[in-house]
Amino acid sequence: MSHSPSLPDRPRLELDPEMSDAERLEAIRQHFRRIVHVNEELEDRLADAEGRRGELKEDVEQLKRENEVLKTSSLYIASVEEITDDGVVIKQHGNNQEVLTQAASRLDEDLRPGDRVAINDSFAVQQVLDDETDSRAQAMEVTASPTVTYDDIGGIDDQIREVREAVEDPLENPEQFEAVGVEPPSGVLLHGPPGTGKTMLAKAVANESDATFIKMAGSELVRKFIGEGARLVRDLFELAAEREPAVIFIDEIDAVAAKRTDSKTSGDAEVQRTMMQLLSEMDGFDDRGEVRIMAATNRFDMLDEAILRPGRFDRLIEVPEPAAEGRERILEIHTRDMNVADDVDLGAVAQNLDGYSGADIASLATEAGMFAIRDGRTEVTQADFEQAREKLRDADTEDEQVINYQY
Ligand SMILES: Nc1ncnc2c1ncn2[C@@H]1O[C@H](COP(=O)(O)OP(=O)(O)OP(=O)(O)O)[C@@H](O)[C@H]1O
Repeated sequence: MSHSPSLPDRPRLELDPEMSDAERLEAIRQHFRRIVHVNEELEDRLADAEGRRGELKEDVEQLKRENEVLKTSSLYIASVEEITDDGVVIKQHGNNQEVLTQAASRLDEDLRPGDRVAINDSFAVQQVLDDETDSRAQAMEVTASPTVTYDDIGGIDDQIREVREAVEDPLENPEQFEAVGVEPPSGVLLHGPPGTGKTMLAKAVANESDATFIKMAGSELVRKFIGEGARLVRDLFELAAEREPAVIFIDEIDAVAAKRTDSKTSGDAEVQRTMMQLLSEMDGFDDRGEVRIMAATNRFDMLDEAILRPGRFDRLIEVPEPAAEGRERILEIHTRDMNVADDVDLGAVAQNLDGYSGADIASLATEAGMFAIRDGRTEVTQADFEQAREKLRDADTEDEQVINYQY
């Protein structure tokens, strides 16, 4: 901050007893002129100072507003230690600071020692959060051994081969990669339209490599509280290290790894922090043993380049919508446990399913079965498949009016 220059000296009137009356008068006149001059100078300064004060006031107002925004959007996490007559004793996560504070009156009844709470900048308790283990368990899906096999996936044989090379081989034969001196890809990113089998592929590779499958949806990582997303990322990698061999699968990775935007809202900053944590976990990944990381997105165009750099998601595999042959294979897979009439030509049905994803074909098969059931039959006919297709097509046209899907 700059200091204002010192004030002009106060003029002094010096009268000598020896002075004549005329001299005294002149001295007083001069003194008067000096005082007027100093007065003018001070008035100028005052005007400047007032102008500056106005500016500073505006700054203060602006900062106050920003502070309010920060206060409302930034909450910190703490645990309730004790409830006393004087207030609530909480311990802040991260720095373990203990504070005696108050809870919003609407929470008085609900608070219990051990609760996880959100506190604001003044440590006042604003909200009681779900149990930590609950929220983590909700965010992550852990399957010790998924049941999906490569045989359950149709129409994407090339992609299966690529995933096996990038994920299964390094998990099963790490020594071979070491002996040859080749680094396996750090992360495998599956990209393509929804419902084409990306999740299935990740599950199947975990199953066939006898690895634990740990799935986290990117949208679950976009948390409201500061540091929570980053913490979940840390937990995710820690859990994988505990359960190795493991396959980490982050679905909808675009939710945390979209290109930076210009907007500076705190939500964006929080997403950035989560992404930074993910990048740093991936960068420190070499020593993590038998853990492979996969991710999937329907919005490849939106991804931040930073996550695609070598050492991160450096193996990209596109999983497209299936072609006619692939569609027939998927239809066979989804009807293999159904009682399909001998004369049904699945190839012909598949020909007519242009633009259908694997998930659409799975629904079509179920829907065809439902037509047979409604009709009181035990065998599914070609006509059932036709009717199912019409029904899905009608539902789809309705959906298209509301969903503006881009890939
Ligand atoms: N290639 C496929 N072969 C067999 N079934 C498939 C295939 N693709 C999708 N399916 C069916 O669709 C369902 C959803 O597929 P999956 O969740 O793997 O798609 P996804 O690509 O991960 O979709 P999203 O991007 O919406 O998460 C599967 O459970 C399966 O029944």
